[in-house]
Amino acid sequence: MSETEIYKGLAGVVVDTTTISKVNPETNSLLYRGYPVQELAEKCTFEEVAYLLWHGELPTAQQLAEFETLERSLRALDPVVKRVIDEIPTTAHPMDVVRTAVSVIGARDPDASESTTEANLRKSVSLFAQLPAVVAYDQRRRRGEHLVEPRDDLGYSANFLHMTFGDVPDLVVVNAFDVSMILYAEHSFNASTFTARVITSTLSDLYSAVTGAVGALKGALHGGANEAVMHVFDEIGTADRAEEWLDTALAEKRKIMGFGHRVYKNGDSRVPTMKAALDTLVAEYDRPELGNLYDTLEAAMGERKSIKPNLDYPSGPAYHLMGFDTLTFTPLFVAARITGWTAHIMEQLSANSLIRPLSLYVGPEERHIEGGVL
Ligand SMILES: CC(=O)SCCNC(=O)CCNC(=O)[C@H](O)C(C)(C)COP(=O)(O)OP(=O)(O)OC[C@H]1O[C@@H](n2cnc3c(N)ncnc32)[C@H](O)[C@@H]1OP(=O)(O)O
Ligand SMILES: O=C([O-])CC(=O)C(=O)O
Repeated sequence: MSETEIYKGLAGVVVDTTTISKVNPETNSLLYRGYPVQELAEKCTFEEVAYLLWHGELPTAQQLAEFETLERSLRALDPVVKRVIDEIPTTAHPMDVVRTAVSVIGARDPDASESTTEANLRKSVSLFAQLPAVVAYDQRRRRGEHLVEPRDDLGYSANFLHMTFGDVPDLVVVNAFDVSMILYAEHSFNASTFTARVITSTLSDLYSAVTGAVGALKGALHGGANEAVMHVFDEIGTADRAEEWLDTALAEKRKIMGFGHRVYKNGDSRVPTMKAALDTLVAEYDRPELGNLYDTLEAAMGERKSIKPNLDYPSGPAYHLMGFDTLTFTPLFVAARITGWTAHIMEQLSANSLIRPLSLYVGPEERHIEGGVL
């Protein structure tokens, strides 16, 4: 690559190899460690997928039992983290709370700077286990509700919902939530994962890399889009208003949240699986009008721009139907993506090279201060 070629937004640039996931826009497929994500969503739990992403292989029955026991033992919200969260005004976005919580958890870990794979695996499992408590508690305190303690007789997703809502919903809801976690878990060199890898490449610690990744995920062009989709649905209201709303938004050159993707130009491989999960929720909660709005906006966007939905489009309304507040949607993405981020942090460290691209300087030519020193 010559110094003067510019790849704005690094579009199309291959910066490293990875063995964690393969995004293939030609075949519209996504593999985690070789397994199609649709197959994982159908046959595995999120715990099994997390193990796969970290270790490269699905767990045996014994490995899974050991992993589940460990994860369940780490679920409770650290009282110090709770106190810090309580100090954060509810005017702050929940992503700011998650970012702060990760930072506090890191600052309280005496081995934060230890960077062996073993140490990073321990930190990864610990964050994976603790994030649901952070996300659930933050939503509850905003509603004036008390902390709900975790239950160690429940799987990851059932417990997450229990800590958020105080009870375990129907299996259909738990399954849809688990599927969303699996689909959100990993997606190669997306902006937040790349952020984590950049930070790791300086030999900074895992918590710093995850804190930075949370910041990158917050933006509306990335993870923040699942929240933004729900704002769009609220703005439109009902399906009969969708076309008019879209024409106005496009005339105003607005980006339609939940549509388009940097890599997939012909549809996101994860959308059909998440849409099927959304359909089960629309039936469960008897909310056909939400399904109609979804379909109408998707069809109108297809007709006008030939741009297809990304994963955030079905996830937003799915989380809404489950009862999550709209501002909590992107923190749910964090709880899932912690698996992919940390797998990438460990991979980056295993063959590290400082990430430091070049820029083409287009500022003023060399110049000098007139006159003497004042
Ligand atoms: C899980 C995830 O993070 S998935 C991404 C979630 N983000 C969103 O849903 C936000 C909305 N989408 C977008 O802003 C974009 O599609 C992105 C940022 C995701 C990808 O963008 P890029 O690959 O940079 O494509 P780019 O923005 O250059 O778009 C190409 C063309 O399609 C248009 N386009 C792309 N997405 C959209 C959209 N959502 N709404 C309207 N127009 C769009 C662009 O305006 C551009 O048109 P032009 O060539 O006439 O200028
Ligand atoms: O890959 C991307 O650019 C964004 C995305 O879909 C993800 O991170 O899941």
